[in-house]
Amino acid sequence: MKGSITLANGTSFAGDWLGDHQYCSGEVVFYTGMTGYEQVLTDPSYQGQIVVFSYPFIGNYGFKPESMESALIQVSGVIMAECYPFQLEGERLSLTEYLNHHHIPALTNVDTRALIQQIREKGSVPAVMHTSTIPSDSFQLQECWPQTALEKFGTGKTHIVLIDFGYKKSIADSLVAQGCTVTVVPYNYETDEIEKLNPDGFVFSNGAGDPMRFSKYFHRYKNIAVRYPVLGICLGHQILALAFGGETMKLKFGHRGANHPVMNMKTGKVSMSSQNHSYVVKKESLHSTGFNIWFENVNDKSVEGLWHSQYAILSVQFHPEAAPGPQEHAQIFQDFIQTVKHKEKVRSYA
Ligand SMILES: NC(=O)CC[C@H](N)C(=O)O
Repeated sequence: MKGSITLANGTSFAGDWLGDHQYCSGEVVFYTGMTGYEQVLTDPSYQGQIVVFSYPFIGNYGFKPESMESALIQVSGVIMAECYPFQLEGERLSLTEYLNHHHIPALTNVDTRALIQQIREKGSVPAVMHTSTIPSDSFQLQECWPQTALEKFGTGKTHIVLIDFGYKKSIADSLVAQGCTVTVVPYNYETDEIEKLNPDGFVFSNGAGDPMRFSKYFHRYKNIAVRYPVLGICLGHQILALAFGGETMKLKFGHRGANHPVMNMKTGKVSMSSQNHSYVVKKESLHSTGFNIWFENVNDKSVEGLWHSQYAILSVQFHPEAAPGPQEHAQIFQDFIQTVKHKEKVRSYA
């Protein structure tokens, strides 16, 4: 069956339709990594988005449950230049079987290069994937909210509470690997309930959409961050900056890939990071927040990480847990846990 993706400006790109679900809508974004489609498709930060893979051949290593970042496929739809067409040996499901099982539509044989050029020119716009006509209200984007269940991972001595804005499983795994017990709580959990958990420190997770959606709770998050060591990752980093009076803005088409260079502003060292975000913290909004720039993006000079002069707060816009992508920043979890254990100011690590 033939199908298309149509952007809000009316431009369409045709391809071959995969799956029985014949329609979806979402913000169209592109991912430039060569591998890692299992993690991308199941990362809750991509909720409500249609992901275009720039790598020309996707699906050749199937889909393994242990690579999943959450229990679901989170994206609304998938666009590929070419999808691996064969069954896989053994028990591993093929990508197309997995997408179909979750009722996620995909298009293959699409001119992804032309589509990505459009996104780079026009920005990450709303789009629909369809096999026939498009309903008139279809370019309205839906807000996605995390659905958290209280969860516990690990049995280590250090107790980290992971505030869930749509967390990736590999963040919890990275903390467990550092000898932590991790309790996941919803973004709107009451402060006194959190206090009863007796935490040693907090991680503010990644998540979908505009960080300003959580503004109702900023006072609560600041109250935590001035009393406990905190590490913010991606949306969690943006929320920490906002809670202390900073501002965020949306980039034209965001950073999504596995080779984004960032510079540590203290050491001048450049390293490769895994990224997936549309929003960034505005540098000029930081002057009275107490935050200092820890990392900067080498390509566009945007803020990639912060440390606080007064409180034990570290935050990164990129993903130290990688999954997928380079693992050059795994040390950040180790440094953070040292801070939690010794109650030192994070400043000494910056
Ligand atoms: N990975 C994330 O946490 C993404 C953060 C936010 N939703 C953004 O797009 O900027």
